[in-house]
Amino acid sequence: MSEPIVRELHDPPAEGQRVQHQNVVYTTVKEGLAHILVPEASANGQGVQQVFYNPIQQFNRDLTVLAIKAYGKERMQQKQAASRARVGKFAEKKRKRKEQAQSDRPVKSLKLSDNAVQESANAPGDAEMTGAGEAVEVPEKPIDGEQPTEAVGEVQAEAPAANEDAPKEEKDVAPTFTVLDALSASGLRALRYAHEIPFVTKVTANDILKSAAEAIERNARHNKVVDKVHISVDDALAHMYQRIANELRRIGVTKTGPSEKYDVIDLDPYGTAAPFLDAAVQAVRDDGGLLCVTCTDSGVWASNGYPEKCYALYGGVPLKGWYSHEAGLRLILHAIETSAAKYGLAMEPLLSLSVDFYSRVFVRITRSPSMVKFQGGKNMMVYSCGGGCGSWTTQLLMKNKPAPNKKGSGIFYKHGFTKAPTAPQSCEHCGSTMHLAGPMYAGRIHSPEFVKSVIAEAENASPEIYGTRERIRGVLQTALEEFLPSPEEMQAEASENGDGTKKIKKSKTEAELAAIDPYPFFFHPAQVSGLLHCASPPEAALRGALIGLGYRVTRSHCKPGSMKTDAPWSVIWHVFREWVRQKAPVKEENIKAGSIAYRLLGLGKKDEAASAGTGPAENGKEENADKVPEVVFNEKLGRITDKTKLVRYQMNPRENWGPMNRAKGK
Ligand SMILES: C[S@@+](CC[C@H](N)C(=O)[O-])C[C@H]1O[C@@H](n2cnc3c(N)ncnc32)[C@H](O)[C@@H]1O
Ligand SMILES: [Zn+2]
Repeated sequence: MSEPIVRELHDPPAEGQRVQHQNVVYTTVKEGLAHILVPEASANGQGVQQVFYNPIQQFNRDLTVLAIKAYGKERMQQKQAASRARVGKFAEKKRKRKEQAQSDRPVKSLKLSDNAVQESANAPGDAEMTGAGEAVEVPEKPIDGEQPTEAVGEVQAEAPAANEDAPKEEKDVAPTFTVLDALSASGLRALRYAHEIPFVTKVTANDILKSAAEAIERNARHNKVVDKVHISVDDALAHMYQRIANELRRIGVTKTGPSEKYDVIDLDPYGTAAPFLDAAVQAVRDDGGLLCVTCTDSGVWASNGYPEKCYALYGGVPLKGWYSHEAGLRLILHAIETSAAKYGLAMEPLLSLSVDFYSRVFVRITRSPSMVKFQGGKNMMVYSCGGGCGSWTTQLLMKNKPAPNKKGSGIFYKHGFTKAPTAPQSCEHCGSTMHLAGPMYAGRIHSPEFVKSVIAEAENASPEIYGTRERIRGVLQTALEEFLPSPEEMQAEASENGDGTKKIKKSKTEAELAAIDPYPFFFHPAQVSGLLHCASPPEAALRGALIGLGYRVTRSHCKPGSMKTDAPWSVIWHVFREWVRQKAPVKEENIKAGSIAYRLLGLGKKDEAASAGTGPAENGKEENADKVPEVVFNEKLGRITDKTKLVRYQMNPRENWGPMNRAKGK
C-alpha cells in the first residue's frame, strides 16, 4: 500500500515523500541536495514520462557538479581579483575627484586610454561589469551629505547615459557566475547547481517543452531556489543565438550591463549534441568559459554501423574495433573544435570520458586566433586494421613546426602540409585491408591539472550527497593515469627537476597546448588473444613483459582490461608470439593457413623455412630473435598494487540501464 500523501509543494522537501499538486501525485526523489517531483507512474524511469528523468545518469550529474565546482573556484578567484582591482581603481578616482572638488576647480572628464579599455574588456569577469569598449568615465555621484558642484554637473553633461550604472562600491562589482542548463527536462541539473555550487549566482534552466518548464517551476518552488533558477521555454538554439546577439549589441551599442554569455553551458540532449555545438561555443564566455557536453549516440561515434551519420554529425569517420570509444571521444572533440575555430575560438579539453552508454566531455573555450592556427596539426587521420588484427597508425593533417626566430627572439611556429598517406593499403602485421577513419582530435583528451582538481573535490564530497563519489574517484584516477608523457615531455619534466630545485608551475605555452597525444588508443589483450586462439596472458604478466622491454604501460578508462602503451605494434605482436611460444601454445593444426592468426603467429614463415630445408627457427623462436631482447613475463614487475581499491569501471549497471526513451510531454 502506498504511503499517505503528507506533503504539499510548499512544505520542506523530503526524500520518498508523496506530494500532491494540481491533482497529480508525485514521489520525491532526492539526488545531491535537490529533490525532484517525479509523477508516480514514471518514478525510477519506468512508465511513460511526460518529462525526462533518468536515474542512471546520476554519475554524469554528480561529476558535473564537482567539475563545475573545481573549474569555478579558480575562475571566481580571477573574477574577484579583477573586481577588487576595479573597486580600487574607482576608489582612487573617487578620492581624486573629491580632492578636485575641494580645491574648487572644475572636474574634467576622465578619458581612459585605449590600453585601459582593452584591459577592461579582456580581464576575466570584468567585461560584464563595465561593458567592453567603455571609453569615458562618469564622475561619482556626490558622496552622502555632499552637494553636487557646478563642475560635476558640467562633466555629467558630457558623460554618456550608458555609464550610469558604473560601479561605485564592491557590492556593485561582485562577480557573477552563470550557468545555462540548455536541455533541462525536470530541471534537476539546474536545481543541483543552484543548491550545491555556492558561487553560482544564476542558473537558466531551458527546455523546449512547456511540460518541462512546468516541472522545472514546480521543482524550483519545492526546492526553494526560485531566486537563483531562471526558467526559459525555448528552443536551445534560439535561446543561445539570442544571447549571442544580445552580447554583440551590448558590446557594440549599450556598452554596459552584465555579459549575456554564460560562464558554463551544459548540453545534455537526447542522442547527439552536435546540432547545438555551433551556438554553444559562441554563447559560452570566450575568456575561458566551460562547455559540458553529453552525447548518448555511441552507436554513431563508437561503431562502424553508421559512418555516414557520424561524418554528418561530427565531421569525421568512426573507427571499427576495440578502441572505438576512445576514437569517439576524439571525434566529438574534433566537432567542438571545428565549430569553435571559425569564430577564432580555441578549445582545450579538460576531461573527456566514455562511460556507460554515453560520452561526457568538459572543454574550455578561449578567444585565441593564434591557438586556432595549431588546429590542423592537432587533428589526425587514422589508418586502422579494423577487420583484421586491430593495429593502427595515425597521420596528422598538418604540421606545427617550431622554427627559431631569426632575430633570436624565441620560437615561433610554422603551420604546413604533411606528406601523402604513408600507411600501406594492407596491414603490415596481418595483411588485412587497412581502413581510413577521422579526421579526429589528436591532442590530449584531458588536462591533468583539471582532473586532479576534480578528484580533490570528489575527495572532499560527502558520499551521502554524491552517491556516485567512489566511482567518480576511480574513473578520474584512471583517466589521470592514462597520460603517458611523450619523450619530449619527459625530457622537459626531467630538466625542470634535474638540479633538485622545486618545480615552478608555469602557465601553458603554445607548444604545450599544441602538443599531440602520441599514444592515442588502447589495445585489449583478451581480444588480441582471441585473434590468436590462445589463452589470454594475465594482465600483470603482459605488463611485466612490456615494462621489461623498456616500455610504459597504463590502462584506459574506456574499457576494463584495456592497455595503453608506448610500445609500437611490432613489439606488441612480438610479445604475443613469445607468449604463445613460452606459455600458451596453440594447436597449429587448427589454425587455417592464411588466416589472421596464421599470419600473426608467423606460421607461414615457418612452413616456408621447413620446405626450404632450413627448418623452423629452433624451438619456434623468431628468426631474428637474437636481435630482440628476451621477453620475460614477469608478473612481479607488472603487478599494480591498488591499495585504495578504486572503483575504476562500472560493474553492476542497474535495471533500466541505458539512454531511455524521449519524454512524451508537450
Ligand atoms: C535527455 S533530456 C535532459 C535530461 C536532463 N539534462 C537531466 O539530466 O535530467 C533532453 C531534454 O531536451 C529537451 N529538448 C530537446 N530538444 C530541444 C531543443 N531543441 N531545445 C530545448 N530543449 C530541447 C527535451 O524536451 C528533454 O527534456
Ligand atoms: Zn592487421
